[in-house]
Amino acid sequence: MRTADHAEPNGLAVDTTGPPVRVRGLRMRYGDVDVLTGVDFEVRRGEVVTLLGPNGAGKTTTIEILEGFRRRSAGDVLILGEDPASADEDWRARVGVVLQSWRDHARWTPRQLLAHLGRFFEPYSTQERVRPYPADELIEMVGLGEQADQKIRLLSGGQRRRLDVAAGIVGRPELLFLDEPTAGFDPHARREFHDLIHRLTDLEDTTILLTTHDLDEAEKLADRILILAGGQVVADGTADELARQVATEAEVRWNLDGQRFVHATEEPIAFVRELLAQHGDELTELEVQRASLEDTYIAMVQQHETGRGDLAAVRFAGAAGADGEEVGR
Ligand SMILES: Nc1ncnc2c1ncn2[C@@H]1O[C@H](COP(=O)(O)OP(=O)(O)OP(=O)(O)O)[C@@H](O)[C@H]1O
Repeated sequence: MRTADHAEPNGLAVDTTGPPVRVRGLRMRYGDVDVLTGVDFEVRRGEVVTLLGPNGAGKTTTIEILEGFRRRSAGDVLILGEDPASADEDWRARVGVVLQSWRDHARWTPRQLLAHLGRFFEPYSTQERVRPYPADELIEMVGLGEQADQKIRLLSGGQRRRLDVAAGIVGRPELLFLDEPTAGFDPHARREFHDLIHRLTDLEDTTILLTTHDLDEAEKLADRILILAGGQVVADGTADELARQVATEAEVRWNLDGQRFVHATEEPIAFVRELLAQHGDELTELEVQRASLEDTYIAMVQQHETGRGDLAAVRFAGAAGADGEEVGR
């Protein structure tokens, strides 16, 4: 983790000690509709944070405000220590954004586009962060080797998205915003993208805030998950922490004498210990399962939409008695 100040091209020291993203009381109103009604969160240096939420919750709006592309109605936002609404080019060079698509450059090739965009970052190169990424290296990193010299307009949707991601990281950003980066990716491209994110965080110490509708992706990538609903952050934590907030019970499943048993309990370890003491070697396929991120997400958004402040426990699909058998204790 880097905490020391470093010099920018203009010679000014930039404070790198605070969290790269700090949002307090963020509000956004479109016309007479309040989309964000008081959003609070932080992203710490080197963290990958995923912003989840139903369609229309305001994820893109939030990201665009943090990127400096949209003016907020109210609240405090500090990105790399500066207000994005008034930050300058030096600040912009340190922030990576993934825009929707480079439609204006359809006649260019990925290699030409990345080399062109890279030139903007040359004056911002420092000893510890050499800018930009060489276009060739970047093209390999995002898996566009075979398309490097094809016209951009001939790329498939998923290939275009890979190019968007490459354009977002060409300046070797300290902080990267990704709005649904893997929409349209096939499973292989998705896996490669996840490897790329790990590489950016592990080797480059990049801080990443991303939105996705893919809960599996959120769980795989994120150090922390934020759920945005009803204009506010209604949950903030690891997938495990969130699951524990909505479901105090875990589900224990096992096979005994050719039959499948299921039991929901708040004390899975004690229950399993007793089960083993009673049945020992006769047990097969013993599993303990907590609520999945999908169970948790749906429960949290539903609670919010129905206006219930209290946390209703997640009911496991097929919970106790799913096969007509439950162990009584
Ligand atoms: N420029 C705008 N003018 C008016 N309303 C807007 C504007 N941009 C977005 N909205 C509205 O604000 C709300 C939030 O939109 P936003 O795109 O931020 O949501 P989102 O969480 O990113 O949704 P999705 O998951 O569908 O991408 C929506 O109701 C949308 O219609």
